[in-house]
Amino acid sequence: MSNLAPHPAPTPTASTGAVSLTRYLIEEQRAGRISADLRLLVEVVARACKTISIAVGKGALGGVLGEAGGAGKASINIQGEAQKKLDVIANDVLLEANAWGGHLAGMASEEMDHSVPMSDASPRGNYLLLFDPLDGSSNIDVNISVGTIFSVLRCPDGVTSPVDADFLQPGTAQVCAGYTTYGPSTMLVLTVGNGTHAFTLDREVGSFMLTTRGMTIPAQTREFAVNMSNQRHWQAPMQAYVGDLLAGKDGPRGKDFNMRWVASMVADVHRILTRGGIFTYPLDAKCADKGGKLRLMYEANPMSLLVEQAGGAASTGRQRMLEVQPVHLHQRVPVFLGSKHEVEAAVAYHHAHDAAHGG
Ligand SMILES: O=P(O)(O)OC[C@H]1O[C@](O)(COP(=O)(O)O)[C@@H](O)[C@@H]1O
Ligand SMILES: [Mg+2]
Ligand SMILES: [Mg+2]
Repeated sequence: MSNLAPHPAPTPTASTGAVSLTRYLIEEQRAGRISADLRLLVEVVARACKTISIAVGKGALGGVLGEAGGAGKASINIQGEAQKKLDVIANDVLLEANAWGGHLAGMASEEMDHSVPMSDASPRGNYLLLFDPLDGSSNIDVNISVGTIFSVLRCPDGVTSPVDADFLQPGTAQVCAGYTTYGPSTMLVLTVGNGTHAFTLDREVGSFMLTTRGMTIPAQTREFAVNMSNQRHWQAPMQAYVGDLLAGKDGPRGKDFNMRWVASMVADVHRILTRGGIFTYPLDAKCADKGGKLRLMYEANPMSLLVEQAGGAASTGRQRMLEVQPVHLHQRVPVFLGSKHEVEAAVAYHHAHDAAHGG
């Protein structure tokens, strides 16, 4: 799949009654929309996410809270961020679960310096898996929803032992993307390019069950998500955009806006997929040298595909997110995604600013 058409109406299947993730994937395979290897890959990732969900759910009882590292020494990842124990546990669970299935050629993680090819000892598949093993790490210790985000690409033809450069494909090349959110319930939200669908984990049975087929984001919204404490660091177009949102019905937008910020991207995006809104993490003076806060390959691209497949839009403020050509595995980008008309409004502020300043 490439150059994905945004928001195809999900193709109906013959399903009746309760549909498990396994049944959904088999139906997609029978319809010729996914390969057997991609089905296996999603099943394996879902199984790993169940394991992570159990670890997250144990909390303090499982000894999984707090910082990684020992003897008072923080463990710092490639992002320059202190790792939590659960960042490391979730990363290991995903690596181990996917090590031997034969569906992958390589993996890359937000928590690892470089990608890893599959070992010579195991059979190799044609897919590349990228993940943010634990998203929203700052919320782990305070019992607020966290999640896992993943993205699947094809391994370039003829490559048997992929290196970092083989992962540098634009978001349009993703064949699958998803996230799990470990909240009051554990949910898996998935797209294989045929709409965005939500599955809820039935904890007693141990299966993800389809609970929303064809999630659809309303085009209009009155709700935005941003870390307002960064306001003074924002650039001019973001200042102007949020200034007008805050002016409410007396301002140029002519309506009042509500604000929500969980500070777990999975939870904020899940709310937007459920009831609409716009999620923004713009460029600011604190992260300008890095290009933004959020990671293109592990966060922005998979979320953008899920959002587009649900009828929303996703942009850097100046370019469709899925068309950004990555130049670095850990590249960061500004992010605007969610309700289509609201994302277009935010982008218009950037274009107007650039036009007025000869950009
Ligand atoms: O703490 P801030 O600056 O508001 O940033 C919150 C953002 O950072 C993140 O936690 C980054 O993800 P990680 O926890 O995977 O590093 C996003 O989930 C969230 O949207
Ligand atoms: Mg993250
Ligand atoms: Mg993370």
